[in-house]
Amino acid sequence: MNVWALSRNDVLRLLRAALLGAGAELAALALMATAAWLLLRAAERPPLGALTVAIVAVRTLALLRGGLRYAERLAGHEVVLRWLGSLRGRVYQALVPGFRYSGGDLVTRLVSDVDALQDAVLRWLLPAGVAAIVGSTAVVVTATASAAAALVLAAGLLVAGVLLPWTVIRITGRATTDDAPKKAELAERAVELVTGHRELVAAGALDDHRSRATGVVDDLARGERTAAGRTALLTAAGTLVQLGTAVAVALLCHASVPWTAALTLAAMTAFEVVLPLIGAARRVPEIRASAGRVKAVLTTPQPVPGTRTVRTGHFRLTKSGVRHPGRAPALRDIDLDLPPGKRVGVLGPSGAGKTTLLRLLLGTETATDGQVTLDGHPLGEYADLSQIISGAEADAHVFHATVRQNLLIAKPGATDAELAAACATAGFDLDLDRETGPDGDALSGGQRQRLVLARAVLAAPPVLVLDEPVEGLDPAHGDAVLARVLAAAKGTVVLVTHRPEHLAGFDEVLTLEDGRALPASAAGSPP
Ligand SMILES: Nc1ncnc2c1ncn2[C@@H]1O[C@H](COP(=O)(O)OP(=O)(O)OP(=O)(O)O)[C@@H](O)[C@H]1O
Repeated sequence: MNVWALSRNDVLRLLRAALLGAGAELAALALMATAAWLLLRAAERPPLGALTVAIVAVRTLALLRGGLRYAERLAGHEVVLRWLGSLRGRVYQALVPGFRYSGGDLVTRLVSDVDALQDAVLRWLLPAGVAAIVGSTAVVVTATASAAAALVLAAGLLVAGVLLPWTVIRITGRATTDDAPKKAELAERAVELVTGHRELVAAGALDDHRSRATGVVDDLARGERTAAGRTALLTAAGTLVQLGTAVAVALLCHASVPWTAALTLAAMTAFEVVLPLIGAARRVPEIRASAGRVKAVLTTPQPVPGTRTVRTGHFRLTKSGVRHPGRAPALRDIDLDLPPGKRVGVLGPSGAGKTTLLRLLLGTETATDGQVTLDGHPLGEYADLSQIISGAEADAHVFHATVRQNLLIAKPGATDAELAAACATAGFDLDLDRETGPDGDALSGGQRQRLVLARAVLAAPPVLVLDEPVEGLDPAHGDAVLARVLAAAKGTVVLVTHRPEHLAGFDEVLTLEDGRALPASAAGSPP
C-alpha cells in the first residue's frame, strides 16, 4: 500500500499550489527588481511620465505577492490536510486488528510519523517545486542580459539548492539513525510516566523514572545541537554563495546601471527562495524514516477474516501449546474437550498458564503448537467468536463512560430492567448513570470487577469464561456473587479460580503447573 497515494485531483491541486507559490515568489522577485530599477532611474531625474509604469508596477506586485502567497497556503494545506486525514484513517484501520505495537510505539506511528509526512509535502516538496520554478525563471531572465551571468547564477542556485541540502541530508541521516532507538525509548518512557504515574508515586520510583526519561531527552538534545550547528554552518555557506553569485552577476552583466541593479537584486531574491531548503533538508532523513514506519504498518498483511458461523459450540484443544519468543512455554500439550453445557474449572499457581488457556478459547491468543477447534474447525475460520464465547477476563477494559454504556456493549438495546437484573446477579449496585472515569478509575477495584462480571452476565454467551471473577471481593460476598453468576449461566462454563471450593459440581477440573496439565490423580479428583 502506497504511503504517498494521492488522487489525480489532489496532484493537480498540489501543482496549482506550487504555481501559486512560484507566482508569489516571482512577484517578490519582480518587485525587488522593479524597485531597484525605479530608484536608480529616478536618480537620473527623468520626466515623471517615464516612471509611472514602474511606480504602478511596484504597488501591484506588492499586492500580488501577498495575495498569491495566501492562495498558495490555502491550496497546499487543503490538499495536505485532506490526504493526512485519509492516511491517518488507513493507519488506524491497519493498527486495529492486531496488538503488534506497544503504547509509546503506537503513539509514535499514529501521530508523529504521520505528522512528519505532512512536513514532507509542506516544508520540502512544495518549497522545492517553487524554488525550481523561481530559480529557472531568474536564470532565463538573466540570460537575456548576459549568458555568463546566467551560468554563474544557475551554478550558485544549484550549489545552494541541491549540493548544500544534500550534504545536510547526509550529515543528519547518520544522526537520525543513531537517534531512532532513543526516540522510541523516550516515547515508551513518556507513556509509562503518564499511564503508570500513580503506581510510580506509590512505589517512590517517580523521580528515578523521570530522571531516566530526562537522560534520554538530554542525549537527544545533544545530538540535535550538533546537527543544528552543522546545518547552521552550511546555511552560512549558502549565504556566502548568494553574496558571491550576486557580485558575479553584477560584474558580468554589461547592461545599463538600472537594469544591472535590477538583475543583481533579482538574483539575491531568487536565493531567498532556495536557501530555506538547506534548513528544511534536516528533516528529510526523519521524514524518510517515518514514511518507512508508516509503510510497514500499512503493508503488514492483515489476518484474513473467517466466514464460518458457529453451529453447536463444541470447543476442543488437542495437544495445544503457546510459546512466547524467548520464554518458557506458557502452555503445552493441553487436551480439553468442551462440549456444550460442560463446566470446567481451572486451578493452578500464578503463572501456570490459566489466563493463556482462556485466551486460546477466546481466540485472542493463537496456539503455536497443537490445535484449537470449534465444531471441528480451527477458530480462525469463524467470522465472529464473540457471539459464542465471552466473559469476565482478568484485564477486561472499563470504558470512560457511564455504567449503562459499559453494560450496553455486552448487549446493545438491553432495557434498564435487564441491566439492573445483571447488576443484581453480579452484586453491583451503583447507579446506571454513574461515570466510570478513565480506565474505570472512578470505581473501586471491587466495583470494576463486578461491573465486568455484570457485563458478562448480560452477554449470557453459550460459553462463559470467568478469570478469577471474585478474587478481589471479600470471601463471603465473593462466594455469594459467584454462586448467583453460575446459577444464571445456562451453557458451558470455564472458571479459573485459586479456590477449589468454587468448583463444586463442575464436570472436570484442570490443574495447571508450569503450563502443563497435571494428571487427575496428582491434581485431585473433581470436588
Ligand atoms: N504476552 C506474553 N508474552 C510473554 N510471556 C507471556 C505473555 N503472556 C503470558 N506470558 C507468560 O506466560 C505464563 C503464563 O501466563 P498466564 O497469564 O497464563 O498465567 P496465569 O496462570 O493466568 O497467572 P495468574 O494466576 O497470575 O493470572 C507466565 O509465565 C507469563 O509470564
